[in-house]
Amino acid sequence: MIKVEHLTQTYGAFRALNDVSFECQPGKVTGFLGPNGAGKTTTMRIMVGLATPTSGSVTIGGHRFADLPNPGRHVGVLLDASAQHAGRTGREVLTVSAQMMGLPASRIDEMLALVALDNEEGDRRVRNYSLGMRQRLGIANALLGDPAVLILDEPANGLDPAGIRWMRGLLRNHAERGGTVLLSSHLLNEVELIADDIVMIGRGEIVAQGSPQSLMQDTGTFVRAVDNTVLAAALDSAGLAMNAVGDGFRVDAEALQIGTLAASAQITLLELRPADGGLEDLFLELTAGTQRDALTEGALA
Ligand SMILES: Nc1ncnc2c1ncn2[C@@H]1O[C@H](COP(=O)(O)OP(=O)(O)OP(=O)(O)O)[C@@H](O)[C@H]1O
Repeated sequence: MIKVEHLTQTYGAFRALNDVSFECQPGKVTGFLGPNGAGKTTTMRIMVGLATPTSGSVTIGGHRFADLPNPGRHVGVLLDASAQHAGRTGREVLTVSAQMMGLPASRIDEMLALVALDNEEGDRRVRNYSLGMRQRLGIANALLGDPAVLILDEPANGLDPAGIRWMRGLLRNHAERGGTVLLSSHLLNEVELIADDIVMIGRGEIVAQGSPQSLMQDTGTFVRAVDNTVLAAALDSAGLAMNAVGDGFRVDAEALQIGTLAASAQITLLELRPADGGLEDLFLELTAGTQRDALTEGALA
């Protein structure tokens, strides 16, 4: 289990993390989501001892990362696949890690096979790897010591569709064997498919956490009328909060209440159903105040 408690990280006057707390449970894949610059990498770097927080703590299986005697046997880390030594071959990268962890050389071939890098590719220098091949090598490196806990920053970055599906199976399997997986990603559909739990961060603060089902159950009702202007006025005068979504509105109310209201105002509805915009809508809504693109949209128009 990974336990993050009250993490705060400041750089000068800038607060990159503000009282961040969450847990990643064994047997589950936890998706870590947030807009650019929200604090995901900062949190993950602190988890694995690459940065020291201003306050707060992280423990992995009850221990601080720095106190683990052979960390690679407990925690597999992939933070930046491009940070691997470019002059070494893939096989050499894994050999150095295996030696540090006291693992047999046979483990290297096993891992290369697992991530589908063939013999010739294993002997190629990392500087000549494609992005997806670097990512595969990074995943092999993270899995080398057969750790129970995986901490992966954008592991799908650069993988082709088959590679993404392969990785989904790999992480699912890891969790089903009792492992703990934390992965950050911008691929919301991918996270929706794989995550048992979701932690959302915006501008250094947790904005939501829970299972995808629990996060999405309160997303309200979608409604659309022949005349949306009249509908909006009726919803407004009834004091119901709404957001424009697609060609209708998402309303914080039960379908029965909205339907009754529309009937009494003689408004013809075209759609009335649970809002099911999925993770993307929820993400955009919860992180609305922290999205940088909302600021630039007007400039492009
Ligand atoms: N060493 C540093 N000094 C100053 N600011 C920093 C430092 N490291 C990170 N930051 C800032 O902290 C914020 C969080 O950055 P972080 O890399 O954690 O974001 P992220 O959620 O991983 O973003 P992305 O999705 O773009 O990868 C950013 O504003 C970043 O510029």
